Formats: sequence, structure tokens, C-alpha cells
Amino acid sequence: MSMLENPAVKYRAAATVRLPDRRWPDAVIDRAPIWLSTDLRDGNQALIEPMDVQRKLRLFETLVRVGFKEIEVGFPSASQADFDFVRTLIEERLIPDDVTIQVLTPARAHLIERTFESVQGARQVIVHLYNATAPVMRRVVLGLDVAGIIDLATSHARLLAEHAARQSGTRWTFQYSPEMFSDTELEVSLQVVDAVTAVWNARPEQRCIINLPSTVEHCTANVFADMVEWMHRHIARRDGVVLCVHPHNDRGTGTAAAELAIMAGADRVEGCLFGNGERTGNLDLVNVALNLYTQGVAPGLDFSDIDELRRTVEYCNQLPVHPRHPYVGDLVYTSFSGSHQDAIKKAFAARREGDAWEIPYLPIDPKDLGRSYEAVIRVNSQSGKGGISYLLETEYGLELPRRLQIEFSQVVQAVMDDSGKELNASDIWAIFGREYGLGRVDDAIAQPPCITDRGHGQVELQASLDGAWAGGPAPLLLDGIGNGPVDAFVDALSKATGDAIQVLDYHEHSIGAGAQARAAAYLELRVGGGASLFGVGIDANIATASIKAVLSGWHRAACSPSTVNQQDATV
Ligand SMILES: CC(=O)SCCNC(=O)CCNC(=O)[C@H](O)C(C)(C)COP(=O)(O)OP(=O)(O)OC[C@H]1O[C@@H](n2cnc3c(N)ncnc32)[C@H](O)[C@@H]1OP(=O)(O)O
Ligand SMILES: CC(C)C(=O)C(=O)O
Repeated sequence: MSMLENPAVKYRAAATVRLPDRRWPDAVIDRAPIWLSTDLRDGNQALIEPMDVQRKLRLFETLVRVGFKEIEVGFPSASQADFDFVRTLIEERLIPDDVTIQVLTPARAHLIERTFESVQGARQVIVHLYNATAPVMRRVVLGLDVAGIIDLATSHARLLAEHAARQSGTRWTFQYSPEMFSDTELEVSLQVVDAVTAVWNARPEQRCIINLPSTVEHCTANVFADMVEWMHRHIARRDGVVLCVHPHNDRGTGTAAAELAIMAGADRVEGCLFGNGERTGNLDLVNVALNLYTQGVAPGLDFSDIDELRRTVEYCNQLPVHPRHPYVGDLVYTSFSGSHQDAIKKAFAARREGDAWEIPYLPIDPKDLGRSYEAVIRVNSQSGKGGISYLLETEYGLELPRRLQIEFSQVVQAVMDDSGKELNASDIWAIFGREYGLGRVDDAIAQPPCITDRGHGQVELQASLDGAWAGGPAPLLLDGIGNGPVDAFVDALSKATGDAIQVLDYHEHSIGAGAQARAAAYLELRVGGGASLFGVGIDANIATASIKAVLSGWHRAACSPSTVNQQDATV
């Protein structure tokens, strides 16, 4: 069996909705919906190994800390473990006053009874009743027609009200889900829902929740939005109803479906952290909340330490979160490619305190979620000068001039071509030190330069270089005159070696501040009529840093011609 040439013989397109005056396309989400976490119920029922009480408690506490005010804590009639967990929350007074727990029950009398038993003594509870309404479920699973489905829903809605009346110490909210709403004819969903809200006498002082699940996501997000808007406009007792959606992610568009549903009139959304849940998962609540945040809308949920949250979720679910997962994956703030790195580096440099966030390739400031900028740029064979120099700048304080960035990126590229491996900041620093002889030039100056003022803006510089370093047995004595120490040193080195050295460009800056500050000097040289190349010197003294830079460049020209600039034509 393989894929069909004509899938239409097997699969039907989802029905569309006649809604020519649909309003949701023009809506803008300007406030957060009510959030319901179903991690401990829908998320839990999808796990290979459902959470034990200790894991459930840890996740419950985490959800409370993040800021969820409504949390579906289980399906208490499903198992003793679920029942006991709900009892633990209540008996050990673990539910904060401003948090409401929700429990799910199917429309079956003995399971409803057990559900109410599980929440005895709770301050406030949402009891969530569901039954399937879709044609296939009516036909194949329940053997009921539409009237039978309405009767099933209303008779059990009534049971909820009766149980609640017997447990009057609790503040009750009722919720009803026509399960598989997205596969149910809209008129049927409407009839069932209206019948249920009539039983519950839904009104503004006693609102109930009507939850519209895309139990299995079968249609595009715009069609789901049409369905939600249609319900929003047609349901009876709308002001007594909190309209909720419960998207799944079978088509990979759960987030889009939720966002468009909010635009279409939904007041509340149900989902799980990082999209855990049945099959491809429930709606990812973090994704929707942070999408709002990046539009300037406060989500009312706090993800300031998103990595810690991920670790907790991974521990509780015993499932990993993908490295590319929106907002939280290990790699989502990382650019490997050169042009992206270049733009990020320039945008960070241009950014001023208080500016609106406008960093290319970074839709959110990682620091808002407790991430550092460390991982923003990582260097591999797809990277360019921007990323390499960004790492040297952020980790080692070096601000390489543009032409040096270009020169050095070719050195790094050659290493990468050999190894094919990613290089981290310390690898790049080691290559930089080796290429520009940062340690070696420190040993080269056998006798520190002696500088004498000769008047008329001229100085004389005398020094001696270590013989082995200069390529001969004896120390190389230097004596030169110039209009400053660098000029005099270049003159001295040119005379002693016979290489005409020309300084083409000069940059310097300090690294750090106070007593620990050092100077970095970058000199672009031409040695003996060859191609231009850079020398780099770092020292506590700016004149010494420049002299080291001359030595670095001269030594590179003399000893490693392969690194001499080959990109003159491309700069
Ligand atoms: C889309 C969702 O996520 S809905 C939530 C789904 N979550 C879960 O199912 C997790 C917890 N569930 C469970 O642990 C179990 O299913 C239980 C304990 C609730 C029920 O277990 P069982 O009584 O063995 O039933 P089972 O799991 O086989 O469920 C199917 C039965 O329920 C019946 N059923 C389902 N909904 C209804 C309903 N509203 N009214 C009457 N019967 C129903 C089905 O027709 C089927 O009956 P059958 O065995 O006579 O054919
Ligand atoms: C019970 C309902 C809300 C559900 O989980 C679903 O339809 O996915």
C-alpha cells in the first residue's frame, strides 16, 4: 500500500462555513484570553507513562507559579491515582485561593458521581462534562441520533446540577464540551449546546463554559475560526457563556487555530505547556502566550525562566522538547548563517536603551525569557565574519575593524573546512591567538623599547628582539626614528630586517576598564611590497600594544604567507 494518486477517493475535504460577513479577519487580539492548562489531564492521558502523584504535584505547583488560575487536574473517575491526586490537592490545601481546579467527566452517571466524590471539600471547582457529538461517533460508538445525543448531554448536565446542589459548600462552574466539535455539523453543536445551557440556566451571574474542541484537527485554521464565530453569533445565552476552544495540533496549526478562534470570539483557550497532548499534541499555551507578548500584549503568564520550566515539563512528562520548539528550544535563538549573524551584530550595535525590539532574526529578546545572548550566534561552515567577530567581541572584548574581520574569517573558514565542526568562542579565540601570534610577540621583545625625544616632534626608539623569534642566532638590535613610537619602531624594524614596512591603517580600543584595562591595537601593514595584512597587539600600554601589532603583522608576512590578505579585490 502506498500513497494514492487521487487521495479524493479516500479523503473528504473539510466542510466550509457559509459566513460571508465574517468579522474575525479584521479583529486584533489586544488582551489575553482566560488560560486553562490541561497538562494534568489531556496532557497526562497522552503520556507513555502517566505522571505519578509526585510528578503531578510538581507540575501543579509549577503551573500555579507561572500564573494559571484555572487548571484541569485530572479525570478523577479514570483511576485511583487521578482520584487520589485530586484528594491530595484538596486535603493538603495546596490550591491557592485564586486558583480553580477543573475535573473532567464523561456523560456517564457513575463516573459523574465518582467525580463529585473526588472534589468534596474544595473551595471552587469547574466540572467539565463531555460527550461525543460528531456523526461518526453518533453512528459507530454511541448508536444515537441527534435527539439521543441531546438527551444524553442534557440528562447528564442535569445530574451535574443535582450533585452540585448536594455539595453546597463549593462554588461550582459547569463546563460542557461537544467532543469533536470540529467534525460535528454546526447546527447539531448549536442544538446540543443550547440545550445544555438551558438546563444550567446560564446567565451573567452564573456563567457556564462552553468548550469547542477540535478534538482532531481536520481543517485549516480559518475554517475553524469561521465555526467559532458562527457559534459565537448564534448560541443562546451568550452573555451567560464563557466561550472556550480546545485545539489539537494534528495539522500542525493548533496555534493558528487558537489565535484565529480568539479573533472570532473565544474568551478562553485550553492547552498544554509546549504542546504536549494526544498525538501531535494539544495547543501549545506557551506559544500563544508569547506570540501575544511579542505583539505587546501582556499574557498574564510568566515565562521569565523558560529553561527551568522546560526542564520541569520534560521531567514530568518524561518526553523531550524539540530543539526547534518555538520560544524554548535549545536552538531557537541561534543563528549559524553568516548573513543573519551580520545583521544581528549590526542591529545590536545600533540598538539604544529603550528602543522597541527590532533585532533581525530574533522575534523576542531571549533575555526576557531568562536566556542569555551566548547562544544567539554559533559558528559553523555556514557562518561569516559577522558571527565570528560577534563572538570575539561579546566574549573577549575585541572590536575587530571590518577588513580584519574579513581577513580572519578566511582563517576560521579554512579551519572549519578541515574539521566540518562547529567552533565555539574559545575555539575562535585560540585560532585568533595562534594566527596573530598573541602569546609569541610577548616573548619577542627581549629588551623593552627605550624611547627618547629628539625634539621637532621626532622620537628615537631602541629595542632588541629575541634572536630565535627574529629568525637568527643573535638578538636583533633595533634603532629607528619617527614621529611617534609606532613610526619609529616601523623604521627600526624595516632597517634591521631589510623589509620595507608600510602602515596602511590603524585602529585601537581599550578592553575593560580601570586597573585591569588593556589596549588592543590592529595595524594593517604592507611588508616588502606584498599584499596587505593585519597585525594585532594587546597590552596594558597602548604604545606597546601598537608595537606588538607591528611585530605580529611583520611576523605573519615573513612566516606564514598563506594568511596574507587574498581578499583585497573583494573588500
Ligand atoms: C477527547 C478526549 O480527550 S475525551 C477524554 C478521554 N480520556 C480518557 O478516556 C482517559 C480516561 N478514561 C478511562 O480511564 C476510561 O475510559 C474510563 C474509566 C473513563 C471508562 O472506562 P470503561 O468503562 O472501561 O470504558 P471505555 O474506556 O472502554 O470507554 C468506552 C465506552 O464508553 C462508552 N461511552 C463513551 N462516552 C459515553 C457517554 N457519554 N455515555 C455513555 N457511554 C459512553 C462507549 O460507548 C464505550 O462503551 P462500550 O464499552 O459499551 O462500547
Ligand atoms: C474532552 C475534550 C475537551 C477533549 O479533550 C477533546 O475533545 O480533545
